[in-house]
Amino acid sequence: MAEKRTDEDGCSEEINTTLSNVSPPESYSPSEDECLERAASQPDQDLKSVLVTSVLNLEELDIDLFRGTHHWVPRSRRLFGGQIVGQALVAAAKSVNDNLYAHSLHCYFVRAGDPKVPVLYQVDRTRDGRSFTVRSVKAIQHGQPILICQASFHMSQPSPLHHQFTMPEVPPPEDLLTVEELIHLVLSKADLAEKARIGLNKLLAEEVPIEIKPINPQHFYTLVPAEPKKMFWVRARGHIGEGNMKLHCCVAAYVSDYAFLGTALLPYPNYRAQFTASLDHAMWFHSTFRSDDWMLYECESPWAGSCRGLVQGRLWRRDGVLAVSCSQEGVLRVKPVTHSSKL
Ligand SMILES: CCC(=O)SCCNC(=O)CCNC(=O)[C@H](O)C(C)(C)COP(=O)(O)OP(=O)(O)OC[C@H]1O[C@@H](n2cnc3c(N)ncnc32)[C@H](O)[C@@H]1OP(=O)(O)O
Repeated sequence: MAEKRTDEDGCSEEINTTLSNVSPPESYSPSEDECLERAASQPDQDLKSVLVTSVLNLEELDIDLFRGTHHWVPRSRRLFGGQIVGQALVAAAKSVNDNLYAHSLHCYFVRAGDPKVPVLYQVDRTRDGRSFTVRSVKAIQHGQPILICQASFHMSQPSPLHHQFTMPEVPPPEDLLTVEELIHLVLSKADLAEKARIGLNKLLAEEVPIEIKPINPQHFYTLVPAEPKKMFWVRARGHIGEGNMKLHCCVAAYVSDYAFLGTALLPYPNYRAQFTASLDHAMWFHSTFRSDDWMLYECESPWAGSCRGLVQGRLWRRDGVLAVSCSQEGVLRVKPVTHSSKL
């Protein structure tokens, strides 16, 4: 099951630490009544996304200077990287003409974000060209940068060149359970250890503004080393609506950092993350998309070593169009799982 490591890192990674010795539920197919009950308990998808009303709604303090506040803070008590990248892209986009769209960004997380104070975003108008426009954004807390970000915007242009990989074949989101539904299934087991019950209830109480449906929830229950690859459907909770492509890119920036780095830990279930944090994050936006509609996040880690891991991801639209590519390197400090540290 996805997607938050519950120990010190708090960087929204796997929750398999919590579930690592919980046996998976029996194979499950919901009855019609359960489906109706489940639909009734879903948060109203028509409500405006908190990502739009709050997280990405920056306050303008001066020309090219903005202030952002926090919504969900991971258990590590350091700010969620996706939030900082998303807010930095909002700040950059504010000084860019409406006919230009974000096509890429490159960021370094240079200090941990402090959840106790807001973040200031200072934009430098690096260059305005005929087709491309570049902005450099510094996210600042306590007078020091926590993130440096370069974002580039492009005027959409016709081109005879076009190719993309083919989207993997996976079950549609309607046939899969959300992370919360999977947790409820585990919680319904009478023989669940108390510590696991507490950990899972804490996870349920978190207000992550993203919905996730893992393609293969079984592999989150097991201690068997797995290939460093995973896929899940993901979307912003709540309604955003069509039209504002710049905003959808900022939401995608938020979403893309969630549960991404944990892909590099999949081959090592016998190690527990002591400290993980993203070091850098890069994105390329290829097509229009709706970040409040299900997108398939295909994640893989081609390399780990020297206490670091590289992850690469693709966000696919449901109709098979490749919408976004992402890359990230993170620090991965782990220690072996001992029997006593298991649930
Ligand atoms: C989903 C992913 C996310 O959202 S993560 C959130 C976004 N990313 C971040 O917040 C990362 C921000 N960047 C940083 O915090 C720094 O650049 C990091 C990555 C920590 C740089 O590391 P470093 O240069 O080692 O920093 P530092 O000297 O301040 O130490 C931080 C803590 O790490 C420890 N550390 C350091 N080196 C080692 C080592 N070789 N082996 C073991 N531990 C090491 C330091 O002691 C320090 O620990 P502590 O904070 O004092 O407990």
